[in-house]
Amino acid sequence: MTQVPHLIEVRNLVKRFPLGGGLFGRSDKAVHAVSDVSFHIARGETLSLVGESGCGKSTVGKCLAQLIPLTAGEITLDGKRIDGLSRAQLKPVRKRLNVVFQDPFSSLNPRMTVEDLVAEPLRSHGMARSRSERQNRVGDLLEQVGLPREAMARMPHQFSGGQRQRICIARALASEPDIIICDEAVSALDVSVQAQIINLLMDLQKSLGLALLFISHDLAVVEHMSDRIAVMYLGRIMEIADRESMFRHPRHPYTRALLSAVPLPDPGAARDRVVLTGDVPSPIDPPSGCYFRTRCPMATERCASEVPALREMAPGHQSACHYAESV
Ligand SMILES: Nc1ncnc2c1ncn2[C@@H]1O[C@H](COP(=O)(O)OP(=O)(O)OP(=O)(O)O)[C@@H](O)[C@H]1O
Repeated sequence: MTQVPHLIEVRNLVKRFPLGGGLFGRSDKAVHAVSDVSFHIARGETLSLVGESGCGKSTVGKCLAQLIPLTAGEITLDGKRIDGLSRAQLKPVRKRLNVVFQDPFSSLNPRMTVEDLVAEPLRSHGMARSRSERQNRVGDLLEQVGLPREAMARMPHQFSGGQRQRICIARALASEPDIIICDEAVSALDVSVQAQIINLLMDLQKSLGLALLFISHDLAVVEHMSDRIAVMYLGRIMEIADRESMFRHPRHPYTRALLSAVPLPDPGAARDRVVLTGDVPSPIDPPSGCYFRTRCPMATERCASEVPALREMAPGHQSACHYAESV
């Protein structure tokens, strides 16, 4: 029996940014932004990608959205390669896969009305051809994200940050995509507004059967909305698991450290605090073996010589630690 491919499959993704300099402006050095990253996203599923700033989350999102070329690896959508396509070949892919970025202030052209902003993808994909059809659809989309239809006549600066992010979401929904990549989409918002936008995304996901790749540096933010979580460190996935398994029984010392910093809902509850010492090493010259070893309380000589593979510790729960059994 042939296996049905997942909506998204990322295999052995590598992204390096070559550095200038050296003789003739060339250099062999590069920023190792993403190293050998593999994961899948099922239809209607939320996968969250978490880790500290600079660990390569956005780069994964940009590679997935085909905004930057891959150095190596492959990405498929419903089993078909989407990396390395021409502009024209990418057009139908862009209809199915959209991105919402962190900053709702710079993502919206300040000189366009909300109607034009939300209708732009409809026009570009030849979806609602007449003006009245487009207006109807824009009105429906605005209502879907919790804004009044009348908002279409206004300009982006007339809205708050949370409302602008709703406009960005309406725009991302316009082409009826299968997946939306939310790159730190709530990070610039106040905590109460963050919760509203997360609830909106969860509602939309349920009602539309959308898949989400939710990128965030904050484990507390992703806890409630994720089906699965992948933890990244210095361009590699350290651990990937379903939400419950990840929070209940983390199998990587880095995840344990991240989780120990997440405030517990019950202030009386105890959790061992794991404080990481030292800085994240430079992605230009990452450590040998396990990238986390220079800050890991469990590191041994083996960790300096052998890159730990992601190993299955429980169904669907993989950890890239030689000592995952003892974490
Ligand atoms: N265009 C670029 N040229 C050179 N280096 C880059 C480029 N884009 C990203 N990087 C580097 O790649 C690494 C990964 O960056 P990335 O933005 O993907 O991390 P991130 O986890 O999303 O962090 P943040 O949340 O701060 O954006 C970082 O070291 C960053 O400086």
